[in-house]
Amino acid sequence: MSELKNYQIDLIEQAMSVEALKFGSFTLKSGRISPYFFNAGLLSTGNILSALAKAFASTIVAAQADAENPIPEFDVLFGPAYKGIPFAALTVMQLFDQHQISVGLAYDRKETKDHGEGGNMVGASVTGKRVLILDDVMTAGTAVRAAIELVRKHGGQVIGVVQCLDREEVGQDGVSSTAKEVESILGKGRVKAILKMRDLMVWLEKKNMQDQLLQMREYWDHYGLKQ
Ligand SMILES: O=P(O)(O)OC[C@H]1O[C@H](OP(=O)(O)OP(=O)(O)O)[C@H](O)[C@@H]1O
Repeated sequence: MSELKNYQIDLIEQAMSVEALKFGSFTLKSGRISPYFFNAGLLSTGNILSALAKAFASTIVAAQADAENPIPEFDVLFGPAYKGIPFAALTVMQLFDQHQISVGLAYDRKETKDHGEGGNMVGASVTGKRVLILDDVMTAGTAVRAAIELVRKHGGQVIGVVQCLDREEVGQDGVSSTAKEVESILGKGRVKAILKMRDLMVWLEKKNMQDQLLQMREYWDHYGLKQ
Protein backbone atom coordinates (compact mmCIF):
# COMPACT_ATOMS: atom_id res chain seq x y z
CA MET A 1 0.00 0.00 0.00
CA SER A 2 1.53 3.31 -1.02
CA GLU A 3 1.96 5.99 1.61
CA LEU A 4 -0.01 9.19 1.37
CA LYS A 5 1.76 12.50 1.86
CA ASN A 6 0.56 14.74 4.68
CA TYR A 7 -0.63 17.35 2.22
CA GLN A 8 -2.77 14.73 0.46
CA ILE A 9 -4.34 13.57 3.73
CA ASP A 10 -4.92 17.17 4.77
CA LEU A 11 -6.66 17.97 1.51
CA ILE A 12 -8.87 14.85 1.60
CA GLU A 13 -9.99 15.61 5.15
CA GLN A 14 -10.52 19.32 4.56
CA ALA A 15 -12.46 18.61 1.37
CA MET A 16 -14.65 16.07 3.17
CA SER A 17 -15.36 18.56 5.96
CA VAL A 18 -17.12 20.88 3.48
CA GLU A 19 -18.51 18.05 1.33
CA ALA A 20 -16.35 19.03 -1.62
CA LEU A 21 -15.40 15.35 -1.51
CA LYS A 22 -18.21 12.92 -0.80
CA PHE A 23 -18.52 9.15 -0.76
CA GLY A 24 -21.91 7.68 -1.66
CA SER A 25 -23.66 7.15 -4.97
CA PHE A 26 -23.55 9.83 -7.65
CA THR A 27 -24.63 9.83 -11.28
CA LEU A 28 -21.96 11.46 -13.45
CA LYS A 29 -22.38 13.31 -16.72
CA SER A 30 -21.08 10.13 -18.38
CA GLY A 31 -24.01 8.20 -16.88
CA ARG A 32 -21.72 6.15 -14.63
CA ILE A 33 -22.78 5.68 -11.01
CA SER A 34 -19.74 6.83 -9.08
CA PRO A 35 -19.06 5.96 -5.41
CA TYR A 36 -17.47 9.37 -4.89
CA PHE A 37 -17.87 12.92 -6.05
CA PHE A 38 -15.59 15.91 -6.00
CA ASN A 39 -16.70 19.54 -6.35
CA ALA A 40 -13.74 21.91 -6.09
CA GLY A 41 -16.07 24.92 -6.13
CA LEU A 42 -16.83 24.16 -2.48
CA LEU A 43 -13.17 24.65 -1.49
CA SER A 44 -13.83 28.22 -0.52
CA THR A 45 -12.54 29.17 2.91
CA GLY A 46 -9.09 30.40 3.94
CA ASN A 47 -7.93 27.23 5.70
CA ILE A 48 -9.11 24.94 2.92
CA LEU A 49 -7.71 27.06 0.12
CA SER A 50 -4.45 27.21 2.03
CA ALA A 51 -4.38 23.39 2.20
CA LEU A 52 -5.23 23.19 -1.50
CA ALA A 53 -2.57 25.67 -2.61
CA LYS A 54 0.08 24.02 -0.42
CA ALA A 55 -0.86 20.66 -1.91
CA PHE A 56 -0.67 22.03 -5.46
CA ALA A 57 2.73 23.60 -4.78
CA SER A 58 4.09 20.42 -3.16
CA THR A 59 2.74 18.32 -6.04
CA ILE A 60 4.48 20.57 -8.58
CA VAL A 61 7.80 20.43 -6.69
CA ALA A 62 7.52 16.64 -6.33
CA ALA A 63 6.65 16.35 -10.05
CA GLN A 64 9.80 18.25 -10.95
CA ALA A 65 11.83 15.78 -8.87
CA ASP A 66 9.99 12.69 -10.18
CA ALA A 67 12.64 10.05 -10.98
CA GLU A 68 10.65 8.48 -13.82
CA ASN A 69 8.74 11.28 -15.55
CA PRO A 70 9.71 14.70 -14.20
CA ILE A 71 7.98 17.81 -15.45
CA PRO A 72 10.48 20.41 -16.67
CA GLU A 73 11.13 23.83 -15.19
CA PHE A 74 8.52 26.40 -16.19
CA ASP A 75 8.13 30.17 -16.22
CA VAL A 76 4.40 30.74 -15.98
CA LEU A 77 1.52 29.00 -14.20
CA PHE A 78 -1.70 29.32 -16.22
CA GLY A 79 -5.11 28.97 -14.52
CA PRO A 80 -8.06 28.65 -16.94
CA ALA A 81 -11.22 30.66 -16.09
CA TYR A 82 -12.88 30.48 -13.76
CA LYS A 83 -11.89 28.05 -11.04
CA GLY A 84 -8.35 27.75 -12.33
CA ILE A 85 -7.76 31.45 -11.67
CA PRO A 86 -7.86 31.57 -7.85
CA PHE A 87 -6.25 28.15 -7.56
CA ALA A 88 -3.33 29.17 -9.77
CA ALA A 89 -2.94 32.53 -7.99
CA LEU A 90 -2.77 30.92 -4.57
CA THR A 91 -0.36 28.25 -5.84
CA VAL A 92 2.02 30.80 -7.34
CA MET A 93 2.17 32.42 -3.91
CA GLN A 94 2.77 29.12 -2.15
CA LEU A 95 5.50 28.16 -4.62
CA PHE A 96 7.29 31.33 -3.59
CA ASP A 97 6.54 31.28 0.15
CA GLN A 98 7.18 27.58 0.75
CA HIS A 99 9.64 26.64 -1.98
CA GLN A 100 11.35 29.90 -3.03
CA ILE A 101 10.23 29.36 -6.62
CA SER A 102 9.03 32.51 -8.34
CA VAL A 103 6.97 32.01 -11.51
CA GLY A 104 4.51 34.24 -13.34
CA LEU A 105 0.74 33.94 -13.09
CA ALA A 106 -1.43 34.04 -16.19
CA TYR A 107 -5.11 33.37 -16.77
CA ASP A 108 -7.77 33.99 -19.36
CA ARG A 109 -11.15 35.67 -19.60
CA LYS A 110 -14.07 33.61 -20.84
CA GLU A 111 -15.33 36.65 -22.74
CA THR A 112 -12.91 38.67 -24.80
CA LYS A 113 -12.51 42.26 -23.58
CA ASP A 114 -12.95 44.75 -26.39
CA HIS A 115 -11.68 47.91 -24.64
CA GLY A 116 -8.67 48.93 -22.58
CA GLU A 117 -5.87 46.41 -23.03
CA GLY A 118 -8.35 44.12 -24.83
CA GLY A 119 -7.97 40.41 -25.56
CA ASN A 120 -8.62 37.48 -23.26
CA MET A 121 -5.22 36.84 -21.65
CA VAL A 122 -4.39 38.42 -18.30
CA GLY A 123 -1.25 38.50 -16.16
CA ALA A 124 2.22 37.34 -17.15
CA SER A 125 2.87 37.01 -20.87
CA VAL A 126 3.14 33.42 -22.05
CA THR A 127 4.87 34.32 -25.31
CA GLY A 128 8.12 32.38 -25.60
CA LYS A 129 7.58 30.96 -22.09
CA ARG A 130 7.35 27.46 -20.65
CA VAL A 131 3.86 27.18 -19.20
CA LEU A 132 2.30 24.80 -16.69
CA ILE A 133 -1.51 24.65 -16.72
CA LEU A 134 -3.32 24.21 -13.40
CA ASP A 135 -6.99 23.29 -13.04
CA ASP A 136 -9.33 21.52 -10.65
CA VAL A 137 -10.30 18.40 -12.60
CA MET A 138 -10.53 17.10 -16.12
CA THR A 139 -13.57 15.14 -17.16
CA ALA A 140 -13.76 15.01 -20.95
CA GLY A 141 -10.66 17.22 -21.10
CA THR A 142 -12.36 19.91 -23.19
CA ALA A 143 -11.33 22.78 -20.88
CA VAL A 144 -7.69 21.71 -20.68
CA ARG A 145 -7.43 21.15 -24.43
CA ALA A 146 -8.79 24.67 -24.97
CA ALA A 147 -6.25 26.05 -22.48
CA ILE A 148 -3.40 24.26 -24.29
CA GLU A 149 -4.58 25.73 -27.60
CA LEU A 150 -4.89 29.21 -26.13
CA VAL A 151 -1.39 29.20 -24.63
CA ARG A 152 0.07 27.84 -27.86
CA LYS A 153 -1.80 30.46 -29.89
CA HIS A 154 -0.07 33.11 -27.77
CA GLY A 155 3.35 31.58 -28.40
CA GLY A 156 3.77 29.68 -25.16
CA GLN A 157 5.07 26.13 -24.75
CA VAL A 158 2.85 23.99 -22.52
CA ILE A 159 5.12 21.70 -20.50
CA GLY A 160 2.42 20.01 -18.45
CA VAL A 161 -0.86 20.04 -16.59
CA VAL A 162 -1.46 19.72 -12.86
CA GLN A 163 -4.92 19.03 -11.52
CA CYS A 164 -6.44 18.53 -8.12
CA LEU A 165 -7.94 15.09 -8.69
CA ASP A 166 -7.36 12.46 -11.35
CA ARG A 167 -10.27 10.01 -11.46
CA GLU A 168 -8.03 7.55 -13.34
CA GLU A 169 -10.93 6.10 -15.24
CA VAL A 170 -11.22 4.92 -18.80
CA GLY A 171 -13.34 6.87 -21.27
CA GLN A 172 -16.09 5.50 -23.47
CA ASP A 173 -13.50 3.59 -25.54
CA GLY A 174 -12.77 1.51 -22.44
CA VAL A 175 -9.02 1.89 -22.94
CA SER A 176 -7.65 5.40 -22.48
CA SER A 177 -8.28 8.03 -19.82
CA THR A 178 -8.59 11.78 -20.31
CA ALA A 179 -5.23 12.26 -18.56
CA LYS A 180 -3.58 9.77 -20.93
CA GLU A 181 -5.14 11.49 -23.94
CA VAL A 182 -3.78 14.85 -22.79
CA GLU A 183 -0.39 13.19 -22.23
CA SER A 184 -0.50 12.05 -25.84
CA ILE A 185 -0.48 15.77 -26.71
CA LEU A 186 2.06 16.93 -24.09
CA GLY A 187 4.25 13.88 -23.53
CA LYS A 188 4.30 10.91 -21.17
CA GLY A 189 4.04 11.79 -17.49
CA ARG A 190 3.18 15.41 -18.16
CA VAL A 191 -0.22 15.30 -16.44
CA LYS A 192 0.10 15.30 -12.66
CA ALA A 193 -2.46 15.37 -9.86
CA ILE A 194 -2.47 16.06 -6.13
CA LEU A 195 -4.78 13.10 -5.66
CA LYS A 196 -5.70 10.08 -7.72
CA MET A 197 -8.61 7.73 -7.24
CA ARG A 198 -6.22 5.14 -5.84
CA ASP A 199 -5.04 7.62 -3.20
CA LEU A 200 -8.63 7.93 -2.02
CA MET A 201 -8.77 4.15 -1.71
CA VAL A 202 -5.56 4.15 0.37
CA TRP A 203 -7.10 6.76 2.65
CA LEU A 204 -10.36 4.79 3.03
CA GLU A 205 -8.34 1.69 3.92
CA LYS A 206 -6.35 3.60 6.55
CA LYS A 207 -9.60 4.90 8.03
CA ASN A 208 -11.10 1.42 7.90
CA MET A 209 -14.10 2.72 5.93
CA GLN A 210 -14.81 -0.72 4.53
CA ASP A 211 -18.18 -0.07 2.86
CA GLN A 212 -16.90 2.93 0.92
CA LEU A 213 -13.70 1.07 0.05
CA LEU A 214 -15.67 -1.86 -1.34
CA GLN A 215 -17.74 0.46 -3.55
CA MET A 216 -14.58 2.18 -4.76
CA ARG A 217 -12.92 -1.16 -5.57
CA GLU A 218 -15.95 -2.30 -7.54
CA TYR A 219 -15.96 0.93 -9.51
CA TRP A 220 -12.21 0.63 -10.08
CA ASP A 221 -12.68 -2.92 -11.39
CA HIS A 222 -15.22 -1.61 -13.92
CA TYR A 223 -13.74 1.70 -14.96
CA GLY A 224 -10.25 2.07 -13.49
CA LEU A 225 -7.32 2.71 -15.79
CA LYS A 226 -5.36 -0.53 -15.55
CA GLN A 227 -2.26 0.30 -17.59
O1 LIG B 1 -12.64 18.25 -18.84
P1 LIG B 1 -13.93 19.00 -19.09
O2 LIG B 1 -15.01 18.12 -19.61
O3 LIG B 1 -13.74 20.23 -19.92
O4 LIG B 1 -14.49 19.49 -17.69
C1 LIG B 1 -13.69 19.92 -16.63
C2 LIG B 1 -13.62 21.41 -16.52
O5 LIG B 1 -14.89 21.97 -16.55
C3 LIG B 1 -15.03 22.82 -15.44
O6 LIG B 1 -14.70 24.12 -15.74
P2 LIG B 1 -15.62 25.02 -16.62
O7 LIG B 1 -15.04 25.13 -17.99
O8 LIG B 1 -17.03 24.58 -16.54
O9 LIG B 1 -15.42 26.43 -15.95
P3 LIG B 1 -15.57 26.97 -14.47
O10 LIG B 1 -14.20 26.82 -13.87
O11 LIG B 1 -15.96 28.37 -14.70
O12 LIG B 1 -16.59 26.15 -13.71
C4 LIG B 1 -14.05 22.31 -14.42
O13 LIG B 1 -13.65 23.33 -13.55
C5 LIG B 1 -12.94 21.83 -15.24
O14 LIG B 1 -12.04 22.87 -15.49
